[in-house]
Amino acid sequence: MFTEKGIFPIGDGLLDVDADRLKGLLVSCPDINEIYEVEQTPFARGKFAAVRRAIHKNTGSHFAAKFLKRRRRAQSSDKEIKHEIAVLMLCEGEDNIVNLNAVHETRSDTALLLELATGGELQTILDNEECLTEAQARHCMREVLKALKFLHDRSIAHLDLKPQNILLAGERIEDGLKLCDFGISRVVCEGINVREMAGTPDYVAPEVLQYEPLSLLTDIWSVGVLTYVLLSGFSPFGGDTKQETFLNISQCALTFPDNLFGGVSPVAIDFIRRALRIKPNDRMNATGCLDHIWLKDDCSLDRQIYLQPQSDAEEEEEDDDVEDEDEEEEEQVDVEEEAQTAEEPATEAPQKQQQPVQQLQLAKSGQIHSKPTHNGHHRANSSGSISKIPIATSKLQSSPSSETTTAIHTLTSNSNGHVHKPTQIVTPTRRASDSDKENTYTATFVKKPVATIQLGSSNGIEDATVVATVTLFPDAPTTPKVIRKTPTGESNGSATSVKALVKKFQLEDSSGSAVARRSGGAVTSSSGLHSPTTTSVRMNSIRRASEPLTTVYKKQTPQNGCSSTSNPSPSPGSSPTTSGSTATLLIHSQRLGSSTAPASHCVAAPATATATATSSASSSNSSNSSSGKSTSAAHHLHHHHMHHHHHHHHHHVVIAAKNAAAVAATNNLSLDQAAMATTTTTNTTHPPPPPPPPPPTTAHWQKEKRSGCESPSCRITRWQSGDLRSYGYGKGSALGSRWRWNGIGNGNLNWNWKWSWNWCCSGRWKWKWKWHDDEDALILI
Ligand SMILES: Nc1ncnc2c1ncn2[C@@H]1O[C@H](COP(=O)(O)OP(=O)(O)OP(=O)(O)O)[C@@H](O)[C@H]1O
Repeated sequence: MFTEKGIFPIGDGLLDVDADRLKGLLVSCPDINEIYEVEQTPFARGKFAAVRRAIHKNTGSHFAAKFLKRRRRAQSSDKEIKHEIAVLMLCEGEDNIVNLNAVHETRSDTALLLELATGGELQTILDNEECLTEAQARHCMREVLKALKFLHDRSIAHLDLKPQNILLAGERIEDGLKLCDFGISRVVCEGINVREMAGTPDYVAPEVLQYEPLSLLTDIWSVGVLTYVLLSGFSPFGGDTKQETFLNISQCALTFPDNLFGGVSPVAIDFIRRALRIKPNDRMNATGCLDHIWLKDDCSLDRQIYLQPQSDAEEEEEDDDVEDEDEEEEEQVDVEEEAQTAEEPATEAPQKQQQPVQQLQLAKSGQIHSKPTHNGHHRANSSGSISKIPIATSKLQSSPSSETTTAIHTLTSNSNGHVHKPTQIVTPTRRASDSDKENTYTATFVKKPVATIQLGSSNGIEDATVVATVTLFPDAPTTPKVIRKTPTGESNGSATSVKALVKKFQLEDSSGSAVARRSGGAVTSSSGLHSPTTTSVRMNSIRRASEPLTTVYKKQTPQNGCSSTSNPSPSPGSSPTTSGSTATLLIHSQRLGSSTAPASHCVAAPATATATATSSASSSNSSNSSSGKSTSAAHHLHHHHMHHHHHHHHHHVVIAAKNAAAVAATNNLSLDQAAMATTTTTNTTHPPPPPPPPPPTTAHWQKEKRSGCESPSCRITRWQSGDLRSYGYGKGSALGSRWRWNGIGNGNLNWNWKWSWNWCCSGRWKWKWKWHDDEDALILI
């Protein structure tokens, strides 16, 4: 099988390389620094690797020195390192695979001196460009498949194909691509049975989830996902949680929404379909992929046959030049925030567990092999991950659409070291209205990569309990640039993700046809920033389209407070500006609450709100026998919530509202602006901030954009969100991105974007936008 001398399989899909063969590569000098000038700071990190630039002192050649720890989790990792070396040796000379030039061993590390791919990861291109042109995607896939074919011809499956492991040889995609990271590659051929839970959630094949034997065709699944991602910027299966993603994968819930694939050729879609088949044998193989008409057709990059849809003219943004540094700074802040919020629920999750809950320890993280990237997605590891997955029993799931369970076979063990049998994980993906059922999930708050899972109970949502907060795949990057997005699926009623359901409801809601359609619409709201815990508050009326679903706060003194007397909700006839403004004002003073009144986030009259929700719900869903029960539960909860959390902050809010109103009146400002002026900038003499800047239209994968400056005194202090329609933003696709705004539906922009203004030391207002749908999503089931 291996014509290469000195390289041989040793079982479990691993290869070894004999000493003789290795000698040719080993750097004999004990101190690597004598031969190479190795940069101190790694430019990239993997799970077990730090990658540093190294310059050969004699030749001046640049390399990527991948330092691998020789001990991982108190065990020698020499076998795995040798395997990686062996695979790289086998691939010597292949253009589309990074070349291994030398190996240097110290007592603690092995350094692989790899050909340096100077252009960085393909993921970075996706981060910046959102997606590629079809011609670029074809080019990429050709290169990747050439590398794969080379590997597959040698019976090696890469098993971790994703944009983070595809590197650019030069600045542009056209300069060539190089496949890297053979850490979890395996030899797969007759007689060698490799089953592993490995890979990156968005890209893993169904057989990996089913713990069935892996094969070369496992890579082809990832080829399909990768192609989809390159062409659309979205993962075909990415859910809000890993579990949801797994479910989507195992069902192969594949759609090609028009707003993502409108300009993509049918042959490209055919290519993806032929790669994404549940049964491995139904997929094309690597040769078949290269022979597929999409790739075989010899068309050069500049002859772009299939044009992407015309994108809208993009608006100039001020101070673009400072953006890059800003983003870096903000990424860091985010990671810290993330770490805080991720840890919080662990300490405060209720101890009480009313329903039987199986717990299963997460797959040993060593078996889940993926890496944090250097572009800001390294969240899981910094979050103090909790590696328990609560499993809800599913006996009472009765609605047809709730049969959305998936068996995930994992190499797991619980804390006693006992190995579990494959376990059924209930994923609450399609649940809609049975919050009254025993042992069912009622709501999930997603703060990637942490999922808070709660159980409902027979007593209704009042007794719903946050069972636990889990980090799924604690070692995995969240592959944040890919999010499931299936607008077409939503519109025909076959929404497959919870978020899709939310959006569907919002659309119905704002079209006036189904206000508060669902009873017991349990909403968990938790930014984790305001209160030290992930709290769950269930509101019995659905959120109005004009109301933000959640608002993220920096750590600050709670300002919650709201009552019917303090509610400055405008009259029904008030202008859009006023209504948006009021909402914003109240968002800042109260994080959680609900009302059927579009302008208010306070519960002006909880009984009314509840009644409205209930009647709509029971008329729209007669099978929901316990709507009354959940209503009273919610009612009770509301009171509870108000009394215990809001009441003592009441005065604060009234004062803030009054101040804002006064400022608005004297300065001829909207209440939004006035609220900002009074709440964020009370000590300064500068003018109040202008209305929100135009929403960002480019680089949507960047979480944030701003025109700020580096001075610490000019750091963002507060995020604003509000109904952007008040400011004339919100015409769906007319505003830049072909999908971001589209997906939002009826101009409900406030959920997705926030902005902040900061008075800059330069004497002007600086703005900043933040996309927060990825970060904080309220999931309504
Ligand atoms: N030859 C190279 N040239 C440039 N960058 C590289 C090279 N090799 C690796 N990198 C960078 O380092 C990152 C980590 O490398 P790699 O994926 O090989 O590490 P790893 O620890 O095996 O990762 P993982 O955690 O996914 O297993 C890559 O994603 C890439 O950004």
